[in-house]
This record gives sequence, C-alpha cells and structure tokens, in this order.
Amino acid sequence: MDVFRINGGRPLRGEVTVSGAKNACLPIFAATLLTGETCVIENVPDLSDLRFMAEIIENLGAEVERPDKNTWRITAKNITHRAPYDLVRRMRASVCLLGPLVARLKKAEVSLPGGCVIGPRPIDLHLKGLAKLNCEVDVRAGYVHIDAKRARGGHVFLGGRHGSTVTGTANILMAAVLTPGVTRIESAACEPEVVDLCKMLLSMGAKIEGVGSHCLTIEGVDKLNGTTYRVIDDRIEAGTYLIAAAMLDADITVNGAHPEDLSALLDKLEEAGADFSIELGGRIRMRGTPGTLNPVDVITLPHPGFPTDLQAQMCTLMSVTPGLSIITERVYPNRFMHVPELQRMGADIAIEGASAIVKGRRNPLSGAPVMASDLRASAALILAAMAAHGETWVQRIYHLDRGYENFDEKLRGLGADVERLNQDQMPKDLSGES
Ligand SMILES: CC(=O)N[C@H]1[C@@H](OP(=O)(O)OP(=O)(O)OC[C@H]2O[C@@H](n3ccc(=O)[nH]c3=O)[C@H](O)[C@@H]2O)O[C@H](CO)[C@@H](O)[C@@H]1O
Ligand SMILES: C=C(OP(=O)(O)O)C(=O)O
Repeated sequence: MDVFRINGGRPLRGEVTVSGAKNACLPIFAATLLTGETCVIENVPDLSDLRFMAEIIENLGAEVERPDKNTWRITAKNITHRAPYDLVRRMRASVCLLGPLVARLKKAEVSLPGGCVIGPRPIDLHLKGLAKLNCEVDVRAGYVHIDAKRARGGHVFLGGRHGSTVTGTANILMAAVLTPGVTRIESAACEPEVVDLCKMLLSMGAKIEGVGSHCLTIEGVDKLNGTTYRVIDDRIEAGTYLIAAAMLDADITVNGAHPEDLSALLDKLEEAGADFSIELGGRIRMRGTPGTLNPVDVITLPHPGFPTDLQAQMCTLMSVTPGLSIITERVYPNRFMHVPELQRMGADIAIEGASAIVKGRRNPLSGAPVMASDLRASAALILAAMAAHGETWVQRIYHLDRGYENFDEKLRGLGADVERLNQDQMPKDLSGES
C-alpha cells in the first residue's frame, strides 16, 4: 500500500495538464459492449477504476487491447450477460453494464455493487427505468436479473430525492439506443460526462435528441457501429488544481480546464475573491496568495450546480480562509468523511446534519498523519497538507489512485513537496501499526 509524505508551504508555479475524465470513461467503456465492431477510446486516464472496468469487460468476453497508456481498443464480438460479484464489488460504477447488456443481449445478470463510504447509493431509479422499458426486473441472491426479451421504448422519469442519477441516466440511455421504439427520459442527468456518453453513442450511429438537457429522446436502432472516440478532460481534476492554487502561494495554468464545465466552481472562487483568468483553448490561470480569500457558502447540487465531487476540496479551502462558511451536501448528505481527518490537522469544522460549518483559520493547519477514506477525501487531505506547516503522511492512497492520474508527479511538477512511498517506509509510530 502506498502513502504520501508531504511537506507543506511550497509555492506552486508552472503548468499542469489534466487527464481524461474517469466518470466519462467508465460508461463509455461499458458502451463498447453495444457493438461487435471495434471501439477505440482515446484520452483514457491510467487509473485503477478503468483497469477494473476493462477487466470486467474482458471477463464478459470482449477483446481488450491497450495500444498505448491512454488508448484502449475494445471489440465485443461475443459476450456473455453475467457480471459476477467478485469483479463488480471492486467498483460501484460497474452497475452501468446493465444498460448495454440489456440492449445487446436482451438479458443481464449483474451483481449489486455493495456499500460505499460516502453514503447510501441505491440503484432503484436504474431498475425503475428499465422496468419502464418493459424489462422484467428481479433482484435475488445479490444479483440484478433482467429479462429484456419484450423490451420496447417507454417514458422514464429519473427524478429522485437528490435530483437525477448520473449512472442511472447512462444505463437507461444505453439500454434505449438498441431497444425498438422511442424512449423519452425526463429529469435526465445533464452532467458533462453524460453529454460525452451521448456524443460517443451518436458517433456509433445512435439516434438521440436533447443532448445536454434534462429530457432525452432516443429512437432505438437495429445496430450500432464501432467508433474512435476521445473522452473529455476531467473537470474534477481541473477543479482540484484550481482550488489548490487559490489557497496557496501560486501562479499556475491548468490545461484542460474548460470553463463551461466548471461554472459553479469558478462562480464560487470569484465570489471568494480568487484571482484567475480564462485563457483560450481550455486553459485557466490561477494566482493565489494565502489568507486573502473571503469565506463563501456552498451547496452541492446536480449539474450545473456545484459538484459534490469538489465538496471535500472546498472544505479544505474554507478551512484556511479566515471567517465562517457553510458547506451543504445535497447529493450525498453524509459525504463528510474527510472532516475528522481535517480536524486532526487543526481545521475547525462542525457537522450539523448535511452541512459542514467551517471556521476558517488565520494560522496555517499543521501537518499530521491522516487517513484517506475515499477518492475526493484523499484529494482534500493532500491539499490541506500542501497548505500546512510541517510534514503530513496520507495513508490509503489507493483511494486517490482510483481517480487522479499521476497526482504526485503532477504536483511535484508544480513545485509541491509530495513523495509517494510504501507503507513500510512510514515510521511505525505514525502509521499506528505496531
Ligand atoms: C462513476 C460516476 O460517474 N460517479 C459519479 C456519479 O455517481 P452515481 O451515478 O452513482 O451518482 P447518482 O447521480 O446516481 O447519485 C446521485 C444521488 O441520487 C441517489 N440515487 C441514485 C440512483 C438511484 O437509483 N437512486 C438514488 O436515490 C444517490 O444515492 C445520490 O444521493 O455521480 C455522482 C453525483 O454527481 C458523483 O459523485 C460520482 O462521482
Ligand atoms: C464518488 C466518485 O466516484 P464513484 O461514483 O465511482 O464512487 C467520484 O468520482 O468522486
């Protein structure tokens, strides 16, 4: 297991380039199962989640090749309909195999993905949507069983308690593209990753209208073709660098930061008084001076609202911004696992219901051994460590490796003092291991 050792207080300078978007790639990999022809997917980040997804797809019978680090070639000529527990449990997003299997094979058996530290993540809306396409849906012995022999287009409403569902929209969309008749998805998620999936499906010959809106109309076709498709840049990775630069002594340019995908974050950073400029070609330059921002309140919401996947990083920023801010989670009301670890570094945060009440400090945080609980919590702790006085050890970096390609290398390229070590190299009195 890897750990990061970070010495805080280093200025950031230079340029960093973001990788392809994990959350766009995952359903796009699943979509390659919709055709027997070859799909070439470019700009794929080198991440454990994508390697798992490729493994599951290969296990279903597809031929999977990787001509270079960021390109995958997938040919799903003959595939089977069962994705077993031992593979699916490793990655929640494998639930988005349901749609393509239903569409292509008219049946699917996919294990339920299991628990998640950021809170309950049911798939009731996915299943309700498939039932509206006239599929027979049954959950037994830990598996979702779908019989789609009589599937036809239908009217699906995907609004839930916390808004729409991103992978649920991807599932219904992928099921509908090869299902006879017209499907209308209302209250569809419109995250940039869903738009990217739509564009990939269009390039395969799918018929979809309303792309980017909350209402998608899909006319089922008999067959889809192969494609070569380049995945969008990762807005969450870009946002993470922008937040880091806003709170440190920094002057950096983030390549692959597309302002149209980052409006809610940029709006909040502007309100806080951050000094940034949008440059041509998907580049944002951020200059930071510690302690100069104003506190802002944040509420996470489905797109185009403030993304929950940047909430933890925002908690770090507000922890070092003097004054009071309230950060409210409307997507995953319990997604605050980073808070106790930030408190260990001196952050003054209280959780009240679905809100974090953050009293930003005038003095820097202090380095400490901390434990990452999930992907974005890892990023929040690394940012906190970069702003802190002294040395921080961040354990369980495998969470980070799910979603940030070469994060340590990229941060070092900007001047941060971040080192990846093996757990064995961590002093035993700090790791808590005897
Ligand atoms: C692989 C991927 O793309 N992951 C992203 C995706 O997750 P994911 O697609 O799993 O998230 P959803 O959009 O489905 O979940 C949003 C909310 O709806 C609830 N819900 C969802 C489905 C359902 O059937 N019933 C239900 O109640 C969830 O518990 C959650 O509270 O979108 C989330 C919200 O932007 C992001 O944080 C994740 O990074
Ligand atoms: C929560 C996330 O991913 P997943 O849905 O794959 O758990 C994330 O990307 O922040």
